[in-house]
Amino acid sequence: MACFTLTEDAGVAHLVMDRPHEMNTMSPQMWRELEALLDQLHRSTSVRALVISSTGRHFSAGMSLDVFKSGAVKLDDRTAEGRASIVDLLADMQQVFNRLDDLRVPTIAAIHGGCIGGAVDMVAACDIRMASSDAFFCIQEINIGMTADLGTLQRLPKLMPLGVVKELAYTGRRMPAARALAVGLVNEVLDTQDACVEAALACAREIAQKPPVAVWGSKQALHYARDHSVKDSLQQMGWLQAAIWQNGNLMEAFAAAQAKRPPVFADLAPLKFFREG
Ligand SMILES: C/C=C/C(=O)SCCNC(=O)CCNC(=O)[C@H](O)C(C)(C)COP(=O)(O)OP(=O)(O)OC[C@H]1O[C@@H](n2cnc3c(N)ncnc32)[C@H](O)[C@@H]1OP(=O)(O)O
Repeated sequence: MACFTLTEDAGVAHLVMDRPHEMNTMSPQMWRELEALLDQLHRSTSVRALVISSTGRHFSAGMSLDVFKSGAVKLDDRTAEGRASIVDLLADMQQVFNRLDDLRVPTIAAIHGGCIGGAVDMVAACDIRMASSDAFFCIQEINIGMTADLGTLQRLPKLMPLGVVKELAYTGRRMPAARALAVGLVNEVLDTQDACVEAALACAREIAQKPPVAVWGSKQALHYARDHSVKDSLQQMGWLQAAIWQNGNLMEAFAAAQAKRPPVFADLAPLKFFREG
């Protein structure tokens, strides 16, 4: 059975983690499916925003503990080859969340219940997070004898105060939705899971009405600025703007405002060059 369902409506894709009985744990199959679906979404010309949510009691219980118990990862192999294989394995998993971070369109996570371990890595790679009031976040890795390794420690400090990240990373405490809102990890807290998903979809629909290339440009500029100095980022902004500024979109926005109708902007171009599909 598939780990995800993916639907699309009016430019908004909705990816649902759909293994409620397994608490949407991250199994090898889940990683393979997620990688393929993100590739598909990245190459889509019609998708303009993505919402990620899940079913069941918890958003996700993180990495499937069965993976650790099964011995599939040879943690005790002290040879250089054994250590190198762990580096490769982590890079493989990290690049799935890098792909989420780099997705051409904005991503919104709608989080309910527990968001644990690998799930924190996942939502940290999304552009926007919304939560229901029952949501909580836990850097669970420390509680099971390891250091978080798929983006939490690298991305969370860009999203919330470093001291709070350190507190959660060192203690493995659960941070409730209200505190996540107070520290800026989530944009909004809604009363119920349904309301949270609806708020995320409404935000995605709003984004989908905007000119896709300008939205893409905003994401590119924000991510570049996140990882570089203000001076370098402003210089990059000039080049980026010179490359993507479209008179057609400006004119369409003005014309639509005057005619009191929604603007109609062209989709993103296909990314097919050396791929089928
Ligand atoms: C690179 C990424 C690394 C990581 O992600 S490290 C983190 C790995 N994940 C965990 O350690 C999860 C820890 N689990 C929890 O914190 C809690 O559990 C939950 C908040 C997820 C759920 O709590 P509640 O609703 O009270 O349910 P329950 O009774 O604790 O769990 C029900 C059953 O689910 C099993 N389970 C929980 N998490 C996992 C998991 N990640 N992989 C496999 N099984 C899991 C439990 O052991 C138990 O099982 P049984 O009913 O047989 O006692």
